[in-house]
Amino acid sequence: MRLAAIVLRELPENLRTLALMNVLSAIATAALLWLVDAAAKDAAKGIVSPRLLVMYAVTVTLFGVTHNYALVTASQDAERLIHKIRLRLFGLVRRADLVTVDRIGRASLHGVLTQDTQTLAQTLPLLAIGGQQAVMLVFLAVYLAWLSPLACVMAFAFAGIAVAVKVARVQRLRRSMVEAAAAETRVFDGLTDLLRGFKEVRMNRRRGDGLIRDLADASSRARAVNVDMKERWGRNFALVEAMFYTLIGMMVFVVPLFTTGYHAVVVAATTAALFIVGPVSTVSFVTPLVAQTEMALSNIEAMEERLRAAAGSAPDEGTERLPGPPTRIALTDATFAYHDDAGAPVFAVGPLSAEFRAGEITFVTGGNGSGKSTMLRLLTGLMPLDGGQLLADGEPVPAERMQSYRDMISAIFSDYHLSRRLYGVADPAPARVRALLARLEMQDKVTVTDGSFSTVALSTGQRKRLALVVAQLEDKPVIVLDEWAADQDPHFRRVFYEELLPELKALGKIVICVTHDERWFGLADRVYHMNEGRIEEGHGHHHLFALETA
Ligand SMILES: Nc1ncnc2c1ncn2[C@@H]1O[C@H](COP(=O)(O)OP(=O)(O)OP(=O)(O)O)[C@@H](O)[C@H]1O
Repeated sequence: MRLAAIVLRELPENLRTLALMNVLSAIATAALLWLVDAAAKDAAKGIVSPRLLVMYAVTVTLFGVTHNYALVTASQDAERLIHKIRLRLFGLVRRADLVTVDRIGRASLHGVLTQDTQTLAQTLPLLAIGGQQAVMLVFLAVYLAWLSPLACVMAFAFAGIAVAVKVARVQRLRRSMVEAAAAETRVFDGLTDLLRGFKEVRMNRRRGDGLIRDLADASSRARAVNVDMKERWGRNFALVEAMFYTLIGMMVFVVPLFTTGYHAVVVAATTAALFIVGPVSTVSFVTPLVAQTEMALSNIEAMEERLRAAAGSAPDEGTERLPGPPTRIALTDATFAYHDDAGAPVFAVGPLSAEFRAGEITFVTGGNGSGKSTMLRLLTGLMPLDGGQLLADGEPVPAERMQSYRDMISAIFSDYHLSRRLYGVADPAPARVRALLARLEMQDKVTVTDGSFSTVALSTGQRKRLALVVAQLEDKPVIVLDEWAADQDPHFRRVFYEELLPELKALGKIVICVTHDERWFGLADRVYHMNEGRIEEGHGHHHLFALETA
């Protein structure tokens, strides 16, 4: 069982104490039963024994303390396990390369990081309680066997049948649970279209109708499988409850028929049988959760394996540093191809050769889908080359230096995500932040306090301006801007090309811009024009040129 293996592997520290506390609380329960029986017999004779009273109080205290410890520790351990798994997943995602993340899909990753870890958060504490109740049952069995072996055999055989019935049905429920999860995922996918594509849906009634129809279908399918699953579960529950009442009946109607001297222990045995009902109920209640937990764990493990396999095939990127900030970076005969899920290449770039120098502005131009962003992903070390080389100051950048190389670059890709917190910018000087915000004409909109922007609820162009503030605070030797100006108004576009870019150039940075703004092509020291994954012949291959302003 995956769960047991993981608990043994990940949480070996408290297991012994936890087991001891469980056993002590189970012994205390059995002792309480004995004390109740003894005190009831005294009470029948009109006696109240102070000795039994003290023993009862001590045993209740022992039960309370040990049970509390076991419950609290088990919940803490469950949360610790979830935290460990989450941190491991965060680390693996962070180290994964872009191709792997794109191939796995952000929705699947999101599902594992949220739904599956949440399932664990819900089920693990309940399973811990189920485990405790199972230990309790062992001790109740010993006590009942001591009273009457036959009563014990009958009670546990019957309880065993009740649990077996339920577990067998739960096994059959597995498929419908998988179906239910798949149905929920389909609803989730449709919801993503609805929420992310809200504007597009709002603008077009037919698109909205189609999407809502699909969502309704998916939701109705999810309802049907969920109802079916829960109906089965409800039937099982009712059946098991009825079986318990039958069990109590057996203690008073059936067992006396087969034993002699049972009259002396009938009350104690029936009380014990009543005590069994609770733990058996709990155990059978949490049993289906085992399947759910196993499924979540298997999803998590499968995702970890995929991420680890991708990371394992790549060398450790963080071990070596670049000798210093590069003044030239280049691709030589670089090739790369995207593949579909079946492994067939769908789009290839290269061989590409391009050089980018400090104190120069290089433009990358070309039509939509010509491979500009792909080239930038290769140049920035986000995706490994299939062939050719990535050079910094004329030296190939080995995999071991790739993180150090990436750390030299500030990049604002076209799908840039702006976090509210300025991660990675240590204590920016308030005056510098204010100056930059003013330079980007954002001083009236946003402030920075405690390393966070006051807001990121801004227009696309304004968010890009903040991204440029972050990039300038980072102050890296290389700055890459993928169609940065496309979202800016004409005034600020001019500021960008005629003031900001020359300023960055004057600072001696390697400035790389993907742009369609022909009007400013003359400003570049180099222009690489891309077409169908290649740099077009006659366009800026290793020599300087400037296009005339259109
Ligand atoms: N993750 C991916 N998987 C498969 N194919 C991809 C992937 N990303 C991009 N492509 C394909 O690669 C081609 C080039 O895309 P790229 O984003 O580099 O173009 P671009 O020149 O930057 O275009 P645009 O001007 O529209 O931003 C496109 O045809 C696209 O379909």
